[in-house]
Amino acid sequence: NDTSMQHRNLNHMTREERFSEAMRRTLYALKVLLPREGWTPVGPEMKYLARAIKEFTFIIHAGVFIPCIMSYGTNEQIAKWFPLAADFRIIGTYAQTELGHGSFLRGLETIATYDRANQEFIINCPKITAMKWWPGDMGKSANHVLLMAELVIDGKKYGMHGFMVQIRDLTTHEPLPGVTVGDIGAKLSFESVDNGFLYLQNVRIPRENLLSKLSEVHPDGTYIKKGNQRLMYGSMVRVRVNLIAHEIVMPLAKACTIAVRYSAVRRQGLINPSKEEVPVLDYVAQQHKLLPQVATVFMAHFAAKQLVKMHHDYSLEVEKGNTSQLPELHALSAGMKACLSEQGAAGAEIVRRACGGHGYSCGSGLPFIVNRMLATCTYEGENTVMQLQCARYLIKCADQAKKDKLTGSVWYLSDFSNMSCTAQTFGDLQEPSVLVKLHERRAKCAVQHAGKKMQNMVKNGTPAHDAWNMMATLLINAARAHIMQYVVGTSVTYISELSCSASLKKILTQLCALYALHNINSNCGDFVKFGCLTSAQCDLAQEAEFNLLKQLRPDAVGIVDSFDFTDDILQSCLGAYDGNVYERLFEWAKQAPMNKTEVHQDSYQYLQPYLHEGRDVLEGRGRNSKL
Ligand SMILES: CCCCC/C=C\C/C=C\C/C=C\C/C=C\C/C=C\CCC(=O)SCCNC(=O)CCNC(=O)[C@H](O)C(C)(C)COP(=O)(O)OP(=O)(O)OC[C@H]1O[C@@H](n2cnc3c(N)ncnc32)[C@H](O)[C@@H]1OP(=O)(O)O
Ligand SMILES: Cc1cc2nc3c(=O)[nH]c(=O)nc-3n(C[C@H](O)[C@H](O)[C@H](O)COP(=O)(O)OP(=O)(O)OC[C@H]3O[C@@H](n4cnc5c(N)ncnc54)[C@H](O)[C@@H]3O)c2cc1C
Repeated sequence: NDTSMQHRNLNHMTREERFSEAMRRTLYALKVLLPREGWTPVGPEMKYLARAIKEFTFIIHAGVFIPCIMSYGTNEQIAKWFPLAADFRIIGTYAQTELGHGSFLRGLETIATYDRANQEFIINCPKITAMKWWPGDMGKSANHVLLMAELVIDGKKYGMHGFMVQIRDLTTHEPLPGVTVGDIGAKLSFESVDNGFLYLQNVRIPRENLLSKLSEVHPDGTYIKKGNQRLMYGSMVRVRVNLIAHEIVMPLAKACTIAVRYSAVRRQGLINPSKEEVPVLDYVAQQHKLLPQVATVFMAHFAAKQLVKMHHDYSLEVEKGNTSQLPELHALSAGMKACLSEQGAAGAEIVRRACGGHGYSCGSGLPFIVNRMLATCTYEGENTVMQLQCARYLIKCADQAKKDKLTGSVWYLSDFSNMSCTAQTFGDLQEPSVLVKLHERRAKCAVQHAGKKMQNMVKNGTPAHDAWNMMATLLINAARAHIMQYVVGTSVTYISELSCSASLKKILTQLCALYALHNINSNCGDFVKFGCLTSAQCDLAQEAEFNLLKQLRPDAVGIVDSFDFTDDILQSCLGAYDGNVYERLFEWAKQAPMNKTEVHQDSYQYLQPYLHEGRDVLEGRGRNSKL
């Protein structure tokens, strides 16, 4: 109800206006709405922030920079920088990606050279490709960066380390000496975020600015390693875990709310020629587009909750010095981020397209969501690279499964029980336990298939790295299969353990079965190739999915209403709760800057001469009066 937080009509703003408006809203939200003493908003404020996140800036400051201080800083460094960052007295970003490198971190070129005489690090970008490029909040907002750079002492390289570097004056906000910084220009989305470039030349920082939880440099230049160096990649694991809820589940839920509500209102065409026009949601084709995406919201939400819990448990273990769970967590978080962002971004576009022409209007709120979700496939680990990281772990586990009983998310790789499917009816294929088994078997076969192909190539003399490269597509498929079995398995468990009404559990069970069956029907080649299903059982799987669409149709609007988005958060003429689509679209269009005058003077100057000429022609005068 606070008018300062009401969304302005963002679609009718320039990029710079949106950047300023996002900054105003963010600081107002954080400075006014949240208790000043802490950074961990709870209750309705956090729920609001999480839902309104799309129009906030400083997400990297909040979601990456601050958590990195906690992960990589010593207690003294945390005590120094956390309060400043939490209170926005310093604004930071995570500066890792460079113009020339993003995925291959060992190729990063920014150098931090230790100057023993002055006990300082000298930061340099030796060439244009070393320039930091993309970090959010860096172009115009941040006055500090957590710079990921190659540490060099006496000519020896020690790998990527994190350095706290001030880039702008805290009073004037001007760039400091040796700092060239700015915005990288218009992007597909994130209009309100100043993703930036940063060129550092001979910038000096104190030795104490090396974040030293995992390693440190003594005044005399001695390098001390203090922990598992893979923890240096830990911030990326945490962000991958966190962004699933915020940047995949939440936006997809918004898109589904808009598309399902609109499909219940939009009447177009006839099913029974003797009846009236139907809501497009009555078309099975429309249900087949929308309802599996609604199911994806729930299943991704349940799986993400499990991953967050796993990350929390792992973090407690790391505090005790136990990093044994890191490989599995890295593989799972990389795979989940890649596969769910792929599914989510594709799903948002499917539901946008299901809204016809009005789905192409920014007034629907859908293009904003689709374009923003596309970024999740690239940032925080490009999806292909992440899927291959997941596959690397799976291939290792498949080898280990030949001699050991595996546990955790890969346990099924050492399950050699009979996994053949005995389903005789489509009802059998709606059973959660059957769907879980089918996904486990498909994943196991996909991993073993990729591994076997590579082994055979190596046996025939192909170098292992070439075999890996040539089988990459099979490895990526194995990673997808692994994540799908994880999502289905964790969701079935979560729903079975949920204490809720029988009617709610029935709906959630149906949604889970719909998600699993849609996945089977979209990948039935694998399920048949690996002997998980016969061709006849694939027909039953399709029948089972169609049956669930029919069962869920009556509750479709109620299900998306349960996401509980306000109209202000949705910012959609198609998805508003009152369903007054046409009046809202017309009002929205009339507010467009193009319509502030009846005649658009700027363009009229070009049009006018032709208009006069046209009149002359019509009245028999003018150059070619034959007309
Ligand atoms: C203000 C109001 C807002 C309120 C809301 C508040 C907060 C918001 C909350 C949440 C929002 C969430 C996030 C914010 C939203 C969006 C985020 C926006 C921007 C994203 C920012 C970025 O993009 S940061 C840059 C990301 N970049 C990457 O991810 C780079 C990817 N590349 C790599 O990670 C690596 O290069 C590599 C892993 C691909 C290869 O590394 P390399 O060193 O070559 O390793 P390998 O040889 O392949 O493997 C060696 C070994 O290491 C293991 N390993 C690799 N990575 C990890 C890891 N991360 N952890 C653990 N272990 C790892 C790997 O498995 C190998 O192990 P084995 O040898 O045992 O097999
Ligand atoms: C909206 C947005 C926000 C961002 N915010 C930040 C930020 O705050 N901080 C930050 O540091 N970075 C940020 N980034 C950068 C982001 O992390 C990188 O873009 C990402 O890591 C991918 O790296 P790249 O762009 O160099 O692509 P590349 O790695 O060059 O990938 C290009 C293509 O090559 C393929 N490829 C690369 N390596 C392999 C491989 N080993 N095997 C097979 N195929 C491969 C990829 O699949 C891809 O198709 C952001 C990016 C975006 C889009």
